[in-house]
Amino acid sequence: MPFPIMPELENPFQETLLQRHRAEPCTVVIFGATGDLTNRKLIPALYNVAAEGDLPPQFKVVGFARRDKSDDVFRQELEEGNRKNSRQGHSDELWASFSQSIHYHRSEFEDLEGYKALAELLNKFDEERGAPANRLFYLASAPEAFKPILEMLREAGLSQGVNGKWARVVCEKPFGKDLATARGLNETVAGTFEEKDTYRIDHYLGKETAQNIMVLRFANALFEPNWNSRYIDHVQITCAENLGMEGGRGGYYDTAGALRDMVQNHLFQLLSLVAMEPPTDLSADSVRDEKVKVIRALRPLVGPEAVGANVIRAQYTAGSVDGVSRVGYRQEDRVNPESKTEAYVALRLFVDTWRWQGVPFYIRVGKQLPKKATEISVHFKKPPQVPFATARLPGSSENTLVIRIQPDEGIALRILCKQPGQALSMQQVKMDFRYSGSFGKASPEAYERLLLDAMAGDATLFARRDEVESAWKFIDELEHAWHKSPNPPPMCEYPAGSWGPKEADDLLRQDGREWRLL
Ligand SMILES: NC(=O)C1=CN([C@@H]2O[C@H](COP(=O)(O)OP(=O)(O)OC[C@H]3O[C@@H](n4cnc5c(N)ncnc54)[C@H](OP(=O)(O)O)[C@@H]3O)[C@@H](O)[C@H]2O)C=CC1
Ligand SMILES: O=C1O[C@H](COP(=O)(O)O)[C@@H](O)[C@H](O)[C@H]1O
Repeated sequence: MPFPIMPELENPFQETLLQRHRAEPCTVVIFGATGDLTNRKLIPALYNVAAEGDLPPQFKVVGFARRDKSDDVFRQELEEGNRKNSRQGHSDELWASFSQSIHYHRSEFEDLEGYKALAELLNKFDEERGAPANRLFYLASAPEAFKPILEMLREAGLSQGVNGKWARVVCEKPFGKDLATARGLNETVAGTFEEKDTYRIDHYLGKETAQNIMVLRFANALFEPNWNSRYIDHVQITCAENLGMEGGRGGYYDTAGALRDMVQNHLFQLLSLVAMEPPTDLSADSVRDEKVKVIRALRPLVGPEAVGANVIRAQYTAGSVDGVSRVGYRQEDRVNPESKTEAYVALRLFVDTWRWQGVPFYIRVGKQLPKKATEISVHFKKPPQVPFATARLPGSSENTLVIRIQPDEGIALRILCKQPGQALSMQQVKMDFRYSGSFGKASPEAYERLLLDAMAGDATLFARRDEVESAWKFIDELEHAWHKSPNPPPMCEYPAGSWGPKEADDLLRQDGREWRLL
């Protein structure tokens, strides 16, 4: 059975509607194709796109890595990964036809001859198709390899589309480790691909719930007029993980830390979506223009005093998560026993715009917390007075809008209600919308959406150069205060399995607030 492909469209109206997400026929070349990301995320994402019938016609994947193996062995390895990781399960029949589009190409990243051979292979596919194809180069390698790969692609003449076809590049994270390295990387990319052909992945933007933030805000008359400092008291963004440094991640993580690994990219993207002004249209640049303004408007935190007062960093000590005992951060595999890298960070930020004057945005992210959950909660101000003289407001009485990014994707609104009975007492209740119940099918994985968008030429959900650099500019000051100042703010501690250090609770307590219980 051939795997389903997107049907040709006949109706021009349908054409307009689908235009933005119509993946164009192409060959995807994955650099680092025998790695964990390809096995766990990229191939299962493409397989699920195939299962949905959304792959473009004449689609091919070429995996590029240095170990010697045949197409068949490569396909078998990927099949195992797909069985474990495919969102919609694995069908032998579908895999048999889908996997025929996958090929393996052995080469070192630094070897020009390997790229010339790749060019020959791509030309051979073009001949078989009877026409040249578009090319999507996916850099799923360690970031140090981006430069040689890009230079070799240019040298081998692969970075230009032929005969009116496009050539695009997708760059995995991390995109640099500070402003200087991100700028350097941007220069290298710009020397090979135009910005319009450059797709910097931030997989949080591919999550359905993150995409829904703009719709929730700008398509609902109920929320849009209230989305400002007049009605909103504060916003919290929490990204909790119940894992530590499994799978050898400690080596990379210990060079990055929570701030670089999660805040600079994913959490700043969520913050931008919550705080941005409405874009004038839905083009990639209009949306990204508004998002970058939020990052530029972040009140800078400069010097150890300002950083110490607004940012808490911490490492976990030994503890237990879900009843399983865990070692402390410094005892993790591939982590320096004297590491000064944070596995948790909490921040109090201000977005200095008209809309957000005086509204704190509290962000926290950490490893080895009690559960995996990412959510945004918008806490509304209390009404000026409660007109029930005899009634007492319960402790937690603010209206809260909770956007659950993952898991159990959905939106909940907490409101006050009168408890049934004669006495007038009030209680918070929850109005709850769940994706699983309302849409009757699971949302696509972030990588499915992002791969399709890159094939369709829609960069809305990818980070633009100025967004990345503005975020690093802000983050660099914090890293500087922690690692280069003579009197750095302390590294706090929390037991694995707890909700973080007590200093992070104090950060909100000083403002008369507390973290929402997840
Ligand atoms: N894994 C994940 O869940 C995530 C990963 N990322 C990012 O994706 C990127 C890849 O990560 P991951 O898949 O985990 O990395 P891995 O270490 O698992 O894979 C590295 C890949 O690069 C290849 N490679 C390394 N050196 C060379 C070389 N000199 N020439 C040719 N091939 C080479 C390896 O090939 P060979 O096997 O032949 O040695 C392998 O295919 C990183 O930037 C990472 O930060 C981002 C988000 C999540
Ligand atoms: O980019 C990263 O994200 C993951 C968390 O992603 P999620 O989709 O599972 O929430 C994080 O574990 C990792 O450290 C980071 O590099």
